Parts: sequence; structure tokens; C-alpha cells
Amino acid sequence: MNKALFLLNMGGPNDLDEVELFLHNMFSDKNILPTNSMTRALIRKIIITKRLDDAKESYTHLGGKSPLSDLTHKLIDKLKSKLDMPIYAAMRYVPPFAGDALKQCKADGIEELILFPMYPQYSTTTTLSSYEDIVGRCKALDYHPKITMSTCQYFDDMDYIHACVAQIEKAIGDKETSEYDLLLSAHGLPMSIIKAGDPYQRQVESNVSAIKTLLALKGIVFKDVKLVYQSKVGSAAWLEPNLVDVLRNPVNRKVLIYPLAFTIDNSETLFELDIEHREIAEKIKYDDYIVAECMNDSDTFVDLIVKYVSKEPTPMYPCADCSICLCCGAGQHL
Ligand SMILES: C=CC1=C(C)c2cc3[nH]c(cc4nc(cc5[nH]c(cc1n2)c(C)c5CCC(=O)O)C(CCC(=O)O)=C4C)c(C)c3C=C
Ligand SMILES: [Fe+2]
Ligand SMILES: [Fe+2]
Repeated sequence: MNKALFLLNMGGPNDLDEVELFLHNMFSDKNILPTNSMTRALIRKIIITKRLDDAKESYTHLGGKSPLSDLTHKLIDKLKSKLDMPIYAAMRYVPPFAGDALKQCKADGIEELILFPMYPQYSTTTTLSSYEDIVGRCKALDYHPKITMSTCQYFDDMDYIHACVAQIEKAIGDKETSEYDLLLSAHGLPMSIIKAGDPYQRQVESNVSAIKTLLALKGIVFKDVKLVYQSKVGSAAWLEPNLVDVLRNPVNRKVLIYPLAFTIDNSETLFELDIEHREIAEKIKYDDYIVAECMNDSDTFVDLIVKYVSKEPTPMYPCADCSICLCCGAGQHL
């Protein structure tokens, strides 16, 4: 069967004019704001009015755009040397959208789309949203390929955990780990989404436990290892503890932050963590403040993607005896 690979992600604005499009599309997504469409439109307007200038300002610090798209294309270039199939980035809120790639796949007679989520932990706000986007766009194009999730999540895959620890080791270099707090920083989510059954928090916590276990096995000792949540938007309750609160109340003034929910660097790592929160740390006189890089196009991450794309998809999580996946809805009933 002719196959093509789609890497699923949110995307990031490719110029300052796209910041509004990003926010508009994100807050039009029923998986991000699961309310009725009238309420969603109202909240969207309020958030765009409040966030647009600040968001543009953040991207200005990064040269006027998000680094996400360029870094994803570097990864795709590396994957192309290992996988004999067309590979596309499918971004949810800004170009490159999946639509153009799907038109190309239809014209090329591609019969199977293999989807790889760039999110290690499954969430309705990310993985499910991207999956539904692909399915919806295929329908709109009257294109009916087999759609396969290569995996719905990989937070518990030991190859992925080794890759996380490799990034942490690379960031700390020759420094003495026992003097540092390791903050494993996951993107936050509203508590309302968690209470509705989203498995993200549980998967993040398992991810943290696995990293702690591997650090112990490798004899790498930090002063403390803490799970924190970043990038809160609005005033509703989100997952806690919030990274900013933890940074503002230091027990120890040497920290290494590892961004746990991203595989590709973006404004929330390179601006929020590395510029904005660094300023807080400098103001309150941290002795050292290190932000680890995401996996980006590292060889271990390339190998992980190749592994999932090359293997038969396992019955998807958590349903073992029916091919429809209970976490993302992918697949079909037998
Ligand atoms: C309700 C708001 C948001 C939820 C829920 C959310 C979940 C979520 N997001 C990511 C990854 C990314 N988020 C990015 C940008 C971004 N996210 C939000 C809000 C929510 N995210 C906003 C408003 C923005 C725009 C930037 C800003 O205004 O601060 C990005 C792109 C960054 C870039 O380089 O452009 C990513 C990637 C995850 C993994 C996640 C749930 C687990
Ligand atoms: Fe986000
Ligand atoms: Fe799934």
C-alpha cells in the first residue's frame, strides 16, 4: 500500500500577521474550548483582545515568528533519509495545514496515512484535535485513505524516556547535578478538561516517574525533581503547581528546566522559559538557570519516530480487542 507520514502538531505563527490567525483557530477549536459555539465565540474574542499584543511581542523576541515550523522541517529532512515515503508536517492552527498535503496525497494515489503525534502525552486538546482535523479534511476532499495512528502516546516508551534523560544530561553538561533542582515542566491544562476524563495529567505523572527511575538507575542525583505546569491562560483553575509560583518561591537557586510536553522547541520554550522566566530568576538572584532543549531533530527522536512508523500499529490504547481507539477514536470497529 502507498503510504505517507503526517507529523501532527499545533504549529506556530510564521510571521507576526499569523499570530491572530493562530489565536483565532486555536480558540475556535471545540477540543480547546469545549463549550457551545456562542460561548466559544465570546471567549475567543476576549482572549484575542487580551493576548494579541503580548503574544506578538513574544514572537518579536524570536525574530518575528515561531521556530516550530523550521525545526519541524529540519526533522523531516532527517526522517526522509530513513523512511521511504512522503513526509508532511500537519499543523493545526497555522500553515502548513494538512489540506494541501492531503490534496497532494490524493493526487499521488496515497492509500494509507500514517499519523505520528508530536505530543508524547495524549490529550483531547492536542492529539485528538489533530486526528479529527485530518479525518474532517479528508472527508471534505472526498478522499478515503486508511488512516492509522502510529501510536496515540509514547510517554511510557523507554526509548523516549532515554531520549528525555539524554536532553537533561546534555543541558547540565559537566555541572554538579546534586546542586540543582530538576523542574520537569509540562504544558498546563484547565482542570475542567482533566475532570472530563482527559488522561493527560496521569500520563504526565507516569512520564515523570519513569524519568526519575531512569535517573536513579544511571546514578544521576538531583537535589530535587519536581513536576510543574507552564503556560497557563486565563483565570480558570489549571493543573498545579504553576512553574512561575515555584520559581518565585525558591528552595534552591540552581535549576534545570526540562520541557516535558513538547518535542520541538517553540515560543513556549525559547521565549517563555528561556527569556521571560529567566528574567524572573535573574531578578530574584538565582545562581544558575538552565533550560534544556527539546528533542528536535536529535538522532534518538528520529529513531523513535522511525520505530513507530515502521512497526504494525499495536491495538490502540486502552482498547485491546477492538481496533477503535478509546483515547483518540482512531481506527474502525472490526
Ligand atoms: C486554553 C488554552 C490552551 C491550551 C489548553 C493549550 C494546550 C496545549 N498547548 C500545547 C502546545 C503549544 N501551545 C502553543 C501556543 C499557545 N498555546 C496557548 C493556549 C493553550 N494551549 C496559546 C494562547 C498559545 C499562543 C502563544 C501565546 O499566546 O502565548 C504552541 C505554539 C508555540 C509557538 O511557537 O508558536 C505549542 C507548541 C500543548 C502541548 C498543550 C496541551 C497539552
Ligand atoms: Fe499551548
Ligand atoms: Fe488513540
